[in-house]
Amino acid sequence: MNDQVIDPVGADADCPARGPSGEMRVALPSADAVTTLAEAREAIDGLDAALATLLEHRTAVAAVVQRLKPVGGFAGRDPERERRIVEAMAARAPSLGPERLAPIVNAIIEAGLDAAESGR
Ligand SMILES: C=C(O[C@@H]1C=C(C(=O)O)C=C[C@H]1O)C(=O)O
Repeated sequence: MNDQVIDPVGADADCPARGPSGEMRVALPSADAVTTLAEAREAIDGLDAALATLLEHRTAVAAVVQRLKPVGGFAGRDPERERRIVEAMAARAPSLGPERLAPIVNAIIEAGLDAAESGR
């Protein structure tokens, strides 16, 4: 796990800190520093809040992509682009690797396409 904290001031479990230009700052707790169940759950809640915020923004941007592509939505899926996304994420998440990340990325992409097609 990354032993890194990006400006934890202002970040809490329910609301990742937002910078003035819309960037998100999130505490990245070191697994070594987490020793109790309560601390572990607090750390996970903060990470999940950041993930949810990122997913909400990703969904909005993916919907724009669907409108810009010649064929959008599920009909316009691009397996090669999706494979490259998995590979790029695996480079940043080596403990998961491409095999474990692929179904996660697929679920994220399908949820985004469903949200875009249904107008949310
Ligand atoms: C967003 C695109 O459309 C689809 C959705 C993707 C996504 O949500 O990341 C990726 C590839 C496509 O299947 C794209 O082509 O870039």
